[in-house]
Amino acid sequence: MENGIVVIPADIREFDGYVWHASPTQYVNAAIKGSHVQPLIVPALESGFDADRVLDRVDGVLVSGSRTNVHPSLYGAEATESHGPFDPARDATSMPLIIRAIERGIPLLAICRGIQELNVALGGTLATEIQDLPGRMDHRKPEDPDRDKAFAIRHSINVRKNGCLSAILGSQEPRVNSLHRQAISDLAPRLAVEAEAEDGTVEAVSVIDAPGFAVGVQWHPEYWVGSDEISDRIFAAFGEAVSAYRTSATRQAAE
Ligand SMILES: N[C@@H](CCC(=O)NCCCC(=O)O)C(=O)O
Repeated sequence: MENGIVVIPADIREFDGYVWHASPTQYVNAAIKGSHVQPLIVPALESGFDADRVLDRVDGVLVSGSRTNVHPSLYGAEATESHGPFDPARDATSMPLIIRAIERGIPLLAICRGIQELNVALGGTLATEIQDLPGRMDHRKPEDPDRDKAFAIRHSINVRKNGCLSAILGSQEPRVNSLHRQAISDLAPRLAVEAEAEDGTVEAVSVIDAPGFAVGVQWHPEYWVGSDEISDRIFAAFGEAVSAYRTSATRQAAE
């Protein structure tokens, strides 16, 4: 775990009669196995979260997927039942982490809910229930209790030539899994589309003017780290960026 410390914003979950700050194991394990970093889960605080104090002490940010959705008020839409469920504490923690990490050049990898948060944080909007939109595929999680089947690789994506994702993936022709019912609608002005599904769903983005690695993917590479080349390459690239940031003058000055 020589590459540094990566913060993962928690989700709020209720079980065993308590409210928990929790993060799914698959992100923690992928960070360790695929990026060779030390993960650090930070609590989701609805108010009083100081992103800069956390970022002063870490070398990267990994924003995980989650069943909850970004609250529509954050991108100027009216909340309906189909927009839920929500996790306002997660929004209030991940959004400032994303914005400040980009501004400070701290490496950022945002997955599924994470790419949606990245788009909203930079001024974009989301579409909900995309499977009901004309011409769109069903990107929702397969109803299968077998997790390998739910996270199975399902569809191809078209990667933008000469983009940062194509530099990471090389000549691979990616196929990815899919477990979401929302997606990017209006792309934030500072984002470049790095990959799209056949139906036009944005599958990967990068931050155009970011001083460091800042990538979002709509699928779940973390699930297959260790057994899928595409997933391995994404987490390895993130780990390398975290390592480079850790030894940079910018990071040293933040101490
Ligand atoms: N809520 C958003 C984001 C989807 C996401 O992050 N999914 C991961 C959860 C996987 C699971 O259900 O086990 C959306 O649906 O678009």
